[in-house]
Amino acid sequence: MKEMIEKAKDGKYAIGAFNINSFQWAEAILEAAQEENSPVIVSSSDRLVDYLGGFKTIAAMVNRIVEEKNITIPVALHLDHGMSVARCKEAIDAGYTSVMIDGSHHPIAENIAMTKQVVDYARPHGVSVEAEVGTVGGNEDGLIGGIQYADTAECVSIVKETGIDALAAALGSVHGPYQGEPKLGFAEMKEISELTNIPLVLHGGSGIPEYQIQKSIELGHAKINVNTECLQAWTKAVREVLANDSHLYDPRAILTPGKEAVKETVKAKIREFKSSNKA
Ligand SMILES: O=C(O)C[C@@H](O)[C@H](O)C(=O)COP(=O)(O)O
Ligand SMILES: [Zn+2]
Repeated sequence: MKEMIEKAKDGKYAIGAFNINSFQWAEAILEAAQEENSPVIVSSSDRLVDYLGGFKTIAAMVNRIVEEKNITIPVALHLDHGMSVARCKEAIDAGYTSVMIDGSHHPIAENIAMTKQVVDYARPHGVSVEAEVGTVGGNEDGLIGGIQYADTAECVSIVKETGIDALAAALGSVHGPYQGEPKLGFAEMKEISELTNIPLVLHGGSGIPEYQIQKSIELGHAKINVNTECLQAWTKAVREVLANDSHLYDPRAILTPGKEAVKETVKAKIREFKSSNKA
């Protein structure tokens, strides 16, 4: 992932990190990225890992889809919102190529210490590491909370002391739907980007107007996480199929329109993030 996002930062575009909610989602994300000829990050949220069958199952399945479907674009398999050092190590051992250690709910000294342990373990495996400072609004790791802006000095410390590859600095974004227009802290974003000089990660990437996405990319964001827009598209499509035929009971007929809706959403975000033809 490190290589992908460093190239994106230099080229002023961003790589989409799309969460998988079933294995069909992995197919939809990979097919969409291949058709757009874009690098992609397949994101596996820690809170869903057990539901999806565990780290090894997810890694094996994503790798098999890449092989079976002749996916040739660069693909990173990323642990999103890794809940502990142990969970990150498990993901690395299972073959994930990137992990996020989310120590943002801990005091900064503890966050730095956890992150450093993950970086030390990840380095020899060639795995990239993302950390978070501040609090993204909405639902984060199962906790519903308000936005807490990342502190610039804390951002600089975590980057210097741990050697992470990407930083999620919470600057007004929200997981899930926004109430009204998002208010991203662009002044803080500029400062943090200049002082840390590493690719920034935008969590809560759904529902942000395109001009704010472009400004975020301009100010150093090279990875943008999207889940809610794909969830909404999937649910709308599946709901429509079921509403149109109350006798339907074939999962393939019910779920394929959902997969197609996710694929179209991913393609649209890739175009918005300007990573088409960057593979
Ligand atoms: O929902 C998850 O577990 C993953 C998300 O937190 C992801 O990291 C993200 O930031 C996507 O935000 P959204 O598009 O607002 O769902
Ligand atoms: Zn997130």
